[in-house]
Amino acid sequence: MAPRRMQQVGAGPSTEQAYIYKVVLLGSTAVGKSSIAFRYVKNVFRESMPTVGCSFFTQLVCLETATIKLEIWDTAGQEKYHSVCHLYYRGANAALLVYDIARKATFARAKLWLRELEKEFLPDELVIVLVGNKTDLAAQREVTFEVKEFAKSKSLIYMETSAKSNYQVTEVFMAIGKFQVRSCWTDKSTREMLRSVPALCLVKPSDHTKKCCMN
Ligand SMILES: Nc1nc2c(ncn2[C@@H]2O[C@H](COP(=O)(O)OP(=O)(O)OP(=O)(O)O)[C@@H](O)[C@H]2O)c(=O)[nH]1
Repeated sequence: MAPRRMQQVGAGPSTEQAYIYKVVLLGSTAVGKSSIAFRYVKNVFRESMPTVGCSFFTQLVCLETATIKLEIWDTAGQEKYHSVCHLYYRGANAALLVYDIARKATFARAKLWLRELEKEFLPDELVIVLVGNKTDLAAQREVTFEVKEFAKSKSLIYMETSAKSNYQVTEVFMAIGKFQVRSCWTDKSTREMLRSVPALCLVKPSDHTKKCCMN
């Protein structure tokens, strides 16, 4: 899905390019979707109530050559909201499939979400990041090496995070921005900007990038 283009956002110069990316968070209840969004947008971690329907956040990411506005849609993981979730991921540019590394059943659920997205989106239409949250609970880890193999087989970006200890949360969103920008823009200044983005844990990045560039 191509990002929407804005006239201007923020206080940057009027010549600045600006794009809107819709990012949707999907996954079982209590895996930490809201906590990831809160950590990224407000840099706080607090006990949160289960989401009702969907929560919405925005975040401006100012890069050297462009400003990206991320629209972050945090969906409710409780089963009773499943039937309405498609309303929230419609038109998305990226999806975070979140599971809890200490609860194997949540990884199985993330796989089901992936199947649903595969039915709704063309292969190169959506950037999908598989996110194993709660790495601070390493002693209770139930999801191990199999996830890496799975991500590789599906050419997904795969990262682990802890919203609690603020581990790699920003990096997940940077990965999306980096991937989208790489797919859409090929000018020299953008390539220079991308070199300054920190290295990220991408599974098969070259394959995935190639597929996106064919669009
Ligand atoms: N230890 C630990 N707990 C976390 C982490 N992230 C979230 N939690 C806790 O997990 C519980 C659920 O977090 P939420 O962010 O509400 O989960 P959610 O996926 O948004 O849940 P729904 O809104 O029901 O879909 C809360 O008690 C959080 O404090 C983390 O990285 N580490």
